[in-house]
Amino acid sequence: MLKVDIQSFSYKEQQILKDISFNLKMGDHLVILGESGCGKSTLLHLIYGLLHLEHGKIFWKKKQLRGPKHNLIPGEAFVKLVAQEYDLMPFISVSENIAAHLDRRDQESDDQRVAELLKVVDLETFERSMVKTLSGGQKQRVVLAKALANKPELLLLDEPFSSIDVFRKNALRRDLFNYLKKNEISCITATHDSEEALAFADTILILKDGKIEAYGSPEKIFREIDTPYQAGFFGEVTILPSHFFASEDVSEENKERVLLPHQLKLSKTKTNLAAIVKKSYFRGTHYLIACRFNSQDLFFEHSEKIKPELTIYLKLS
Ligand SMILES: Nc1ncnc2c1ncn2[C@@H]1O[C@H](COP(=O)(O)OP(=O)(O)OP(=O)(O)O)[C@@H](O)[C@H]1O
Repeated sequence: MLKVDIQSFSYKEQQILKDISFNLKMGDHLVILGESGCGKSTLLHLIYGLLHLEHGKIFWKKKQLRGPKHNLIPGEAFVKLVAQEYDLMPFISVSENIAAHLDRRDQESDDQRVAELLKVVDLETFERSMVKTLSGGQKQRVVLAKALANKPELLLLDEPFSSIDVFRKNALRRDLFNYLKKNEISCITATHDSEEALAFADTILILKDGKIEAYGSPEKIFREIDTPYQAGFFGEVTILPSHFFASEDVSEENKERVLLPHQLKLSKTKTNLAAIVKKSYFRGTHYLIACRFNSQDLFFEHSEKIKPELTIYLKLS
């Protein structure tokens, strides 16, 4: 089990992380969701051992993970970090790149292992291609296979799917995260992709300015969204004073309601939320309707397009 307890971490004067504590069970997947620059990579680099942690401790099982001041070569053998930049040998084949990380005592089992990994990352047809000739997304998949070659116990993924096209991304994510679960490999993924977090995480940690903004299961995180920062990962955000919904079942304790488009709908009768339609955006399964209410923008989902400039009434879904 991974136990992270970071009191603070700074690069020189600038504090980047503060009070980050969490545990991760064997085989569980934690997704760190946060905007660019909030400290996701720094957190992964601390766990991996690329950075020295002065104030805090990180343990894997009973072993304390220490940074470069204690380890000549950063990183433990049982932890693998997949970062955005590729670290591959360009002039040998995909298979040879993956096999280079196996202990090479048994040719037959090595071949089987390479074949298994090629399947996980959907690169079977590129087995013999020289890495130099691959696209960015294909190289990223080789990097993933390489990281899995020696069955790490903990995998750290830093925006691993950013250069992989949408056709492959979904299948690859399913195959990879199934493989990790089946093999009880714990994983931490840093991303700003909320869809990835909701679908594949056991636990989500929302990081804001280096601090934990929310932590819990995907269902809990989504159900309990209560700040514009949290909501912003999941869609267009509407913020309204809660007295607008006073007659509906809303606690008056919160002065503002943070709403996602699916939480508002058209009302057939007049409500005190009268808005003017600006534009309808086609989203495949529905339209996202942008309206103007007083001087602010407001968004909701609807099954049909609505004429611009029409006055409509809204209520909670
Ligand atoms: N080596 C460094 N020295 C000084 N400051 C750094 C260093 N690396 C990162 N930073 C700063 O630390 C902050 C957090 O960076 P980090 O890369 O951890 O963010 P991130 O959430 O991973 O961002 P992104 O999603 O863009 O990769 C940023 O303000 C960044 O400029």
